[in-house]
Amino acid sequence: MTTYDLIIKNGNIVTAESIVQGDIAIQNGKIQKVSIGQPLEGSAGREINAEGLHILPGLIDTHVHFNEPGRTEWEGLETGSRGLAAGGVTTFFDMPLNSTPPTINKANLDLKKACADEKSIVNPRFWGGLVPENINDLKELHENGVIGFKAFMSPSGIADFNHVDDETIFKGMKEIATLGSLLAVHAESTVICDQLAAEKQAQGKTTARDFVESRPIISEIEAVRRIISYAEATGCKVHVVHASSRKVVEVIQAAKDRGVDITVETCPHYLALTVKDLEEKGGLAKCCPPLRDEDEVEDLWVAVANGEINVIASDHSPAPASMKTITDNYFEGWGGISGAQSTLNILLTEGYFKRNLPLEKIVALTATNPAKLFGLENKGTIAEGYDADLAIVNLEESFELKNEDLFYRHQHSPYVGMTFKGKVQSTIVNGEVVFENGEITAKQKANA
Ligand SMILES: NC(=O)NC(NC(N)=O)C(=O)[O-]
Ligand SMILES: [Zn+2]
Ligand SMILES: [Zn+2]
Repeated sequence: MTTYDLIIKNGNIVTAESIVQGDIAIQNGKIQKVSIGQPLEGSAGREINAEGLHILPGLIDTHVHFNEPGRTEWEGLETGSRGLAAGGVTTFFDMPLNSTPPTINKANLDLKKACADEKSIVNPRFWGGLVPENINDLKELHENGVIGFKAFMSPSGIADFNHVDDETIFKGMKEIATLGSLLAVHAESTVICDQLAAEKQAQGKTTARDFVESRPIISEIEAVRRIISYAEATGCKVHVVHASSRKVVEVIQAAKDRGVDITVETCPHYLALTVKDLEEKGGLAKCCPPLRDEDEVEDLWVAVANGEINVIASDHSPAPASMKTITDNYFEGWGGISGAQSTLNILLTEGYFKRNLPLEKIVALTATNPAKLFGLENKGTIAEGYDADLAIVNLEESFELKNEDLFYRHQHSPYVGMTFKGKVQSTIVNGEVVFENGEITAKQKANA
């Protein structure tokens, strides 16, 4: 009789194509066998009875800022990756900024890799940065395995990660196209945002609504239109991160329709929170681009349902509470949402339960599409030969998110207090159960 490391029995196996009941056998970190319609034969060191539960490919969060090395007082690879594990996420792509030094050359990438090797309990991958100073470093970064390159079209809020001027974007895109890599962009217009913010502040207008109005949807659209033109001129593949509105997505869709190689991400906060939350929760709900109004949220769900969005990622960009406190000036305080642990909860509660978004689509947006788009072989679905990266979910269980449930360095999030339906019961990374019944069960990592 065949023996395996782990067998998961009778779960509802969800892929981007279907939901079927079956058994999964795992050996040496890989899915060795998926048995549908007949019980899997063999025994295992451990068996999980998943009757009544759903098994999803572990989420691939393509957009987090874990801030290590150098800014671990904001977050870190240990605490950040624990939060991911608790949320059913098995792979993350760390952004090149907010860590110090930023990931803009090979030496800095090596530092980050070493930290992740030591501390992360889920699979790490890294974005490289594109900044005005590092065009000559892109090739080496690419050769050392970065997912692609990330640039800011408006100031990043971080002194050692400059935003790109138009010449840099153009030159960078030419080089990235030659390398066969891709460029991810934070697309907001510096001119529009800076001018409007200056006007507002000069008039003493500093409310949440003023802040939101200083970064309007048209500012995203302007930057997106520009990057599309540059993509057409250079042939560089582009990925627009954190689109906050379907109006932005529509501009990208039109480019896709005429053959431009472009994709788009949105984030759970644009699907679950509004300007009202920013007014009520203050800095915890501050991000750039900012939260929008209710009608925009509903429209963005339509874009999700229609397949106009390629990827949903958290843009987890945490900071200590002291940096998130806003008393009356919303232009002050860190822009970035702490939320990576809750992505699946939000998509299940607000998408599947509230708006009939099929589970298969949730899997496509959070695992299958990211794996395909960014070239992760053997990840993103549940099939024989694939990596055993899985999230086991109880769709019947509801819970209210509490601060103490969060594994982040700073136990705060705009999602605290929300009631979610659908709870992650266990998370499996490369065949190892790293999270189970509310506890981290991964083998101890250094400093853990
Ligand atoms: N420096 C940041 O982490 N910025 C992030 N901040 C947000 N989204 O508010 C981002 O992705 O732009
Ligand atoms: Zn951004
Ligand atoms: Zn970000």
